[in-house]
Amino acid sequence: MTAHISAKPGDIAETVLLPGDPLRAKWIAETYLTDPVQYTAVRNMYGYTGTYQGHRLSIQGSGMGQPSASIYAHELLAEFGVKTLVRVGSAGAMSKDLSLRDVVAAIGATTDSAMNRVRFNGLFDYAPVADFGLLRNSVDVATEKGKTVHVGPIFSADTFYSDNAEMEAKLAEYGVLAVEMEAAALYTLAAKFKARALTLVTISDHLITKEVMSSEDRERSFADMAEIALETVIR
Ligand SMILES: O=P(O)(O)O[C@H]1O[C@H](CO)[C@@H](O)[C@H]1O
Ligand SMILES: O=c1cc[nH]c(=O)[nH]1
Repeated sequence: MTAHISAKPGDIAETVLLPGDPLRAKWIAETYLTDPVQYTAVRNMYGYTGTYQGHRLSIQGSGMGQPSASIYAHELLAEFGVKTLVRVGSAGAMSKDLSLRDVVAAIGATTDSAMNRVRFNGLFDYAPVADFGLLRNSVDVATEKGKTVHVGPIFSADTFYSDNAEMEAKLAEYGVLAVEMEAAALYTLAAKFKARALTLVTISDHLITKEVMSSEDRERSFADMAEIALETVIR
């Protein structure tokens, strides 16, 4: 039992998928897990454990933004013995080469968050990166399924409604594919706790074309990403 997760020791698997949206957690658990059991509903941030193809897995909502995601990642890693975290999020495309519903695997995450500046006393611009084995698995799984995963850097922003389109264009110029709000914190905490982490995101908005998906689609239509994530973690 922690401040934000009402589980007992052993209720949570060593491998956890982390969608920001707790209702996406519910959808993934009910769609893909055998015998899912809800172990927490604190703050309506649902968490479930079940099995996928015989492997014990948990799905835990993590909320929006790095402060929220860091609370869940920290408690999972520090208190529940979690070893592998795969974020399954939504993101806005910054590259013209991406379309709605494309899946991106984040090799690393640039951020405008001050969390790591505080963590490292302003001495370093720490480079939060994915676990290479998970990243490679995700590409292999997608290839075998005849699906595409775009691998590249993403931007973990503190602001959803940005006033700074110029800065986003500059990041895109430097190869950043998409914007979301949690990967940098997840990668940093996984490194701290000697665990593995990967962020997969599905493009739900397009910063260039201005296309947007409905909230219902963000909640329950990311089957490609969910299936790639599930197969990635059981390899
Ligand atoms: O769909 P999730 O996983 O929440 O991810 C994205 O969606 C939220 C913003 O709408 C932020 O959390 C962002 O990172
Ligand atoms: O953080 C996010 C998530 C989806 N779309 C965006 O533009 N930003």
